[in-house]
Amino acid sequence: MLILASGSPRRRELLTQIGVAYMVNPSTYSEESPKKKNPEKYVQAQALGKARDVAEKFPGQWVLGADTIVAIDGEMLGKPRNEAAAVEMLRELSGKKHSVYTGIALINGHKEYTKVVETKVWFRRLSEKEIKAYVAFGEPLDKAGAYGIQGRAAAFVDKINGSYTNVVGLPLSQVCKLFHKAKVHV
Ligand SMILES: Cc1cn([C@H]2C[C@H](O)[C@@H](COP(=O)(O)OP(=O)(O)OP(=O)(O)O)O2)c(=O)[nH]c1=O
Repeated sequence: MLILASGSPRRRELLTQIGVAYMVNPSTYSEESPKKKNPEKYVQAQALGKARDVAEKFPGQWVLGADTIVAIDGEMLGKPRNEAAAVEMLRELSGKKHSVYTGIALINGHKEYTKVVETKVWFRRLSEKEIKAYVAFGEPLDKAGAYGIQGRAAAFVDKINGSYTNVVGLPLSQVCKLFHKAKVHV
């Protein structure tokens, strides 16, 4: 059975939604600070790091790891450290376009398949009041870029270009393509 190297409830829900059977084993891989690298390289390295960490414990089994980050104006936004950081992030995203990158890594021993998917997201202008209320509601803290498109932040989004499930944390069409490429029967 596939092992999902993730503690993210969104990733579980997405795999369940498409009928994939899996076991969860979150990785303890410590995330690097997203500062310098480019976003594609960053999410790919993180997804691989998470998958390799778990794969060590399950020789001979397929392991899927993923990592999601928001990029805007050459800056990368991961999960906010606290409420003040979440407010800052949402102020930055307000009224602008940003990109969400998810890296996925499917591995089994020395066999490693990776893919990075980008989705562009346009936010309408948000008032200070809306930002504060959204952060106080508690949705942003465990999410890259301090928002959840699947939650109340759906009302912030004018349009997207690309995979919706990629924004939520796992690009399902591309995950299926990776299963086919690796000949993993799920
Ligand atoms: C942009 C966005 C992110 N997210 C979430 C998906 C991810 O769970 C999280 C990004 O953090 P990640 O570090 O990618 O993942 P994680 O720490 O939650 O879980 P794990 O490392 O164990 O796999 O942000 C949403 O749920 N909705 C959104 O709209």
